[in-house]
Amino acid sequence: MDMKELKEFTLEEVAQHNRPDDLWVAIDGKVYDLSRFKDLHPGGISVLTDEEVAGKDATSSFYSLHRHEVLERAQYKRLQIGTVKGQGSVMFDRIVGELSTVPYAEPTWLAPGYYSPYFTENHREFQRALRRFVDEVIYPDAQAREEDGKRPSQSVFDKMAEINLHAMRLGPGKHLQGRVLMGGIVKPEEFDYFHELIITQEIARCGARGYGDGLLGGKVIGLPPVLNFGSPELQARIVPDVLAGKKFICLAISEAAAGSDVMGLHTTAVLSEDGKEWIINGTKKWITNATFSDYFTVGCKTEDGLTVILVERGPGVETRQIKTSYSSTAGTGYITFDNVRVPVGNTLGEVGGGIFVILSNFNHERWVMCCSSARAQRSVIEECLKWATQRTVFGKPLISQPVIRAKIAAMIERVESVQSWLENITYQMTHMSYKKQAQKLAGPIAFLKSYSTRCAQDTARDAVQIFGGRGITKTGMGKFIEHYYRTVTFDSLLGGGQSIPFVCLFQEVNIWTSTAEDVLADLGVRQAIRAMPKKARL
Ligand code: HEM
Repeated sequence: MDMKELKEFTLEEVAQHNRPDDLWVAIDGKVYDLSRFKDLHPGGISVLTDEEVAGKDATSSFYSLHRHEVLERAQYKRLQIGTVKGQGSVMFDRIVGELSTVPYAEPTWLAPGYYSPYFTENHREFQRALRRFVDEVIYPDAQAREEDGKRPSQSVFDKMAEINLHAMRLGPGKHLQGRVLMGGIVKPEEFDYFHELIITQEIARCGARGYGDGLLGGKVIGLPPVLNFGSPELQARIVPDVLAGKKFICLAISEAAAGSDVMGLHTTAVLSEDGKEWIINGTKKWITNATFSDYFTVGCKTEDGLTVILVERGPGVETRQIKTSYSSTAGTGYITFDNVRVPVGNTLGEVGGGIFVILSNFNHERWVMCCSSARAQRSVIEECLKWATQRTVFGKPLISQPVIRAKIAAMIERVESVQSWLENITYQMTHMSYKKQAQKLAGPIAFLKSYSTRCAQDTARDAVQIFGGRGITKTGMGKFIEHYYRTVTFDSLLGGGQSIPFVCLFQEVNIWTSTAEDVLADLGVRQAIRAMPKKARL
């Protein structure tokens, strides 16, 4: 309804309508006629006809039980018949494009009145533009697709391509050359890991883990091997369409039997008699974006060891969805290759040198996961702070309970330490070549990922305790907490372990237990021990 058409009512006038067949309430300065809606109300009739609610200002009771977004839905907006005289509407939740004013809901560098040694004015301008883009384009699609389980909408991929977001998500590098990034806000040669951190963290604010991976997480890990090890012809054929969001690619390494134990893979690639083609047979499991990918970066067992080959969807390639704890939006799939013929020109890197192709991207992948884990933890804190202050129990706000405050304190301590460490590592990355990063940062990134994902799981558990039954309910007040708790372990399991002995570490990760974090932490210690001065003594 147009605000101009809305009548003004005094609270005394609202109070006249306190019967089941003539039922008004005031919520946040707005007057609603619930006479007919009461029969459809998901919370039932009796709560609305209660003498504390019918004909009263029910703002506090409403926000104790509903998210603000309920009032924003078109079907409920129609229930509003007027406004309360002399009262404005003051409640708000997420404001498109704006920073949150809830304490600790933004990292320090974005919080008013605080400073950062790392982020420049260009990073800030980039963040502002990106936040608006995510809020306007990505967030609504994320919420809708989490509901219906379909992959992210093509219109979103197209809009991301317009600002070259697909390319930027791969980090700084040659693939950015000649592209106009974010409408020209950042030049390709100036784009650094802090810009990339901003991208990952802004997208993580959507609070939709399956959608986040569906938003071409497969490309983030599947395309770098093509960019770094593919022939110029292959790159010319594959890369432009993928970075335009028209074609999709995923990384297909793990298998049901061998898991992420890459040296024990069963998928085979055998050369054809004329030596011009690989003939590939085998299966892959838990492959992000597989169900809708056109290209597959596949780890295969060849005569000389492990070889990575780019396979195109075609005869002999079948994918089917795997049901995981998060939504099917991610396109997680099982793949079968049945006598698939691939030109040898699709080989990525050396024949038998697949392990280097696979390992080359691991630090970056893990760092990306730390970025998103840190940001998701922060969103949980915002949810908890809002809930604990708007929820009334035993006549008092929930936040007045010391045990609740203690849990929130622990959450804040964790997220601030993760973000600070992350920014430090990101700064190191901006000053190091890719090779140097592998030497110097494999350990620190492993520690950070291990620490960050452990913090995330503690925060998920605490958040569920704060939300109570709502923390395990898929709709309503606790829906983001329920989703977070259900999907938080993905971060600790994916991007698992790497090192010597590589195989052994992966077997541990692959048993899908919480040891993934210990494995990574152990990798960090091994790296430190390798750097120990031989003659150092107590
Ligand atoms: C414009 C007015 C209202 C609308 C549009 C509305 C709408 C809704 C919706 C959509 C739900 C389901 C929420 C979910 O997804 O879990 C719900 C639940 C509920 N509503 Fe309302 N409601 C309104 C006013 C009220 C008022 C004034 C009260 C009384 C205090 C109330 C009490 C409840 C209760 C007790 C539930 C169940 C909550 C739960 O399962 O945790 N509602 N309402």
